[in-house]
Amino acid sequence: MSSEKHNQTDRKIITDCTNIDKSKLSPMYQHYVEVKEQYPNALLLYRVGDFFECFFQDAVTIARELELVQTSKEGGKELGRVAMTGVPHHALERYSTMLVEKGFAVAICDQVEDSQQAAAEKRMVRREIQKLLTPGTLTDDGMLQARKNNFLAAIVIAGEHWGLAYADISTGEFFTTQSSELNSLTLELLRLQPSEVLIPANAPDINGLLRPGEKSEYLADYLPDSFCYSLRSQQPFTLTEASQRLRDTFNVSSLEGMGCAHIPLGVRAAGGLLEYVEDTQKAYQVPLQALRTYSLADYLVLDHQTRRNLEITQTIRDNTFHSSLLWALDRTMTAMGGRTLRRWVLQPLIDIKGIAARQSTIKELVENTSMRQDLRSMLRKIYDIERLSGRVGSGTANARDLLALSESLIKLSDLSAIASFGSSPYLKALHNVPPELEELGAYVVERLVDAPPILLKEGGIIKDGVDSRLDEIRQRLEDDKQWLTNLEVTERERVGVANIKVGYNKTFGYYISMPRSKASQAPDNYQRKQTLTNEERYITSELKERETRILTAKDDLSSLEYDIFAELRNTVAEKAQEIRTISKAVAAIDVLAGLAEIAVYQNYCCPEMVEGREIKIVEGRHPVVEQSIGEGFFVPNSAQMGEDNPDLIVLTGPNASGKSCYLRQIGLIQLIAQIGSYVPATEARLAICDRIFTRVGAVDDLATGQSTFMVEMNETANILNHATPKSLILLDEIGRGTATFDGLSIAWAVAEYLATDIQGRTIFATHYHELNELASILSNVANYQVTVKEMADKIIFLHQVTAGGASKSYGIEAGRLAGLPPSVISRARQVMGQIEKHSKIALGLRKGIQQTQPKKDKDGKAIEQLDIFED
Ligand SMILES: Nc1ncnc2c1ncn2[C@@H]1O[C@H](COP(=O)(O)OP(=O)(O)OP(=O)(O)O)[C@@H](O)[C@H]1O
Repeated sequence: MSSEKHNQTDRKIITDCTNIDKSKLSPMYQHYVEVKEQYPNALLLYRVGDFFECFFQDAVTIARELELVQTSKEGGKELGRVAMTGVPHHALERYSTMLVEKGFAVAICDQVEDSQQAAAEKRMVRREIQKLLTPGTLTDDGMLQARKNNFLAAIVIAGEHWGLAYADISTGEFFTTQSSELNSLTLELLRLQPSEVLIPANAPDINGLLRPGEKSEYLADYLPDSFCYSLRSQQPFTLTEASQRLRDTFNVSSLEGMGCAHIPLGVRAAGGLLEYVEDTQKAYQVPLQALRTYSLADYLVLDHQTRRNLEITQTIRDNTFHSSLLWALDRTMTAMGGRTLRRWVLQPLIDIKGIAARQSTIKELVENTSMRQDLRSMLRKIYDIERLSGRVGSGTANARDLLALSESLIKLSDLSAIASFGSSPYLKALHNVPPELEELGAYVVERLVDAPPILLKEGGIIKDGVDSRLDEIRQRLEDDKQWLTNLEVTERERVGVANIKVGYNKTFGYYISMPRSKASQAPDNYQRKQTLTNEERYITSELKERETRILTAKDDLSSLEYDIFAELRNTVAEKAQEIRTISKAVAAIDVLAGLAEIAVYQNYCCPEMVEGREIKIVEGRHPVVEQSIGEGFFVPNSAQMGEDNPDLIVLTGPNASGKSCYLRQIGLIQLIAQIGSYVPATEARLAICDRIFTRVGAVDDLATGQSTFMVEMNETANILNHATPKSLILLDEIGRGTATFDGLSIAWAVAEYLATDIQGRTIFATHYHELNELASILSNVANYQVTVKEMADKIIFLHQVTAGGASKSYGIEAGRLAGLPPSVISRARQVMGQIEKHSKIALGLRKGIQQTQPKKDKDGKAIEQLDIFED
């Protein structure tokens, strides 16, 4: 091996471009490094020919993250080779989605001019950043989940006060709020599950994107570490700049109309968010909808534990959508409806009027079967016009998108015609679909071919007869193709060789071919171009002339088609806001028609919603379990709480008898009643709840290093500190994570506190039968049990909730069924006998009151305190 060669293979591959001498780099790499300097925190994908390539450290990163092969390229004569990893341009969306899902920001630097033109002028093709993809700013269909919003959030914190703005760039929704108590900010973020959260910071690594779990001193403890955070400069978050940006963007002179003039922190967050959208979307500005201000107090508060414990959007066991509440309720036909229902279940209402509007629409759709079915079959044909209009508005929609949107616009008037028979609020909202939307849809559908290609620059998009220039070029092309077909015939005759053919390949373009054996017969105007084993290929000047004409015509055709398409897209884009407004009404009616469908097929009833504290459920069922175990198997159970009925129910029963199921069923019935839905019961009267709390069997929170018991105590403390008389509190075991006596004592004290100090509606499921004693002391406490039937050799679960406390827990029996060795079982029985005989707790001894200030129950009567220890 020569020494020069040896040196070359030995040279190190350059991966660091931060301190590189740019003058030594070849021009393309110089430009790459310049762009990279502007986006140091993003992975830079740089268009080179048919590929998007990454160089230096980014090449190493994407090779590792995407499991691609990393190679190298010569970076400059004196420098050597730089690391390189590339992806084909047509796979850009797939690969960049994977990177964004992993929490990276991706900057796309694409060619912005025809590379042939640059080549002709002997200069480098111009490239510019076309888009900065971050988890919260995605708009491409392939990168988003159809039935889930992709929220970008921004927060501004001042002491205990905070402002939050969030937007889904793909649908244009844009909201802001302001509140105090940092705990409620955490709850709101957990509800939204934003893909990215913007934080103004004085950080040196401004614009850095912190991936989930990454630590930074700028991230406060109360910010959940499961999200991506972007640290941003504080400037756009200042009140002056943010207000100005909002006024300019929405073309208003004051923020009064958007309802946010009085919430400066909300305004600052919204302004900072807008600036980020401008900064990331570059060439593809997405119009957001007008900012809407909301208040946390407008909705039922569900904390993170409760959403998890009630399995609202996913199950606890394996985090699946299947078997969640949303799964059981979602009969929507459109992706927009799916997203809306998700929002509703995560944000139930507390306003009776709002609930009544939804209920009355469901009622009408339950009663009018044909209207419901017609609406649903029409909805099935409507695409995601909310997101499609966004892509049309930002100029990123392709012909298929535009066609889907236009076809849906035509269907809107049919939908409106069906809804016009209805009189309830949500049906009325569909009465007046602007007729010009249908006309616009028809206008586009008449012009686009039925099945257009995805690529926009290769023609085949616009129908014949739409544009005379287009028709004329197509005719010319047709004539030229005919000429080629004729050429075969005329040349066969002229040359006297029967199997002369006209062919085409990418290297030579059109050619005439004939067998080699007949080569001597080739006329003088044939110029030999290629010799194959059995074939000679020729060109003629006449053929080349035609070829030039054909290729030019094809180019003209493609660019004219693109221009016509872009014009159509712009025309529709002008109506993007109107389409988005109507899409909201469509989504809501989709949700309500789906809920009506469930109400009919699952026999739900319309709950009467009242003020006060009453919960009355007759023959209620668990909406998910009843669908999972099959029709007729679920045992319905009733409940009456609040007002003249007990506030706190102590629920006992053996393992697996159905305590948790009953408890959750009541929480879920209350929750779905507050989204305006019918509920799984034969009759229900429910007062509006302000919060639902749940505490369900703890699991170790290994991530935060907290023990089972500490998690349990934290959650319990949160409930006791925040519950009100209008809250619904569901406790599934408290105190099991510690020693029996400690556990029982805590459970007792908690139950007593809830019944007397808070007087919220509580169901307390427990294996501590001693708690049944409370009912004999406090007038607002009652005992319920889930019954079982004891047979000679087994227990039959009746799943029936009846008055009274359970007398036995059958825990040892459960152990026997689970296969504990017989000797262990019999020993356990022996020990239990001893404990029951001697323990004062087990005997439930009651003693006198030992408290200086006696507690009062809700009727103002002093409460006798239980002393479980004998003097
Ligand atoms: N009302 C019901 N009708 C029919 N099946 C039911 C009913 N309630 C519960 N079940 C079934 O019984 C199973 C056990 O119920 P659940 O988990 O509520 O028991 P549990 O009393 O809370 O048990 P543990 O004390 O061990 O936590 C459920 O998975 C469900 O399939």
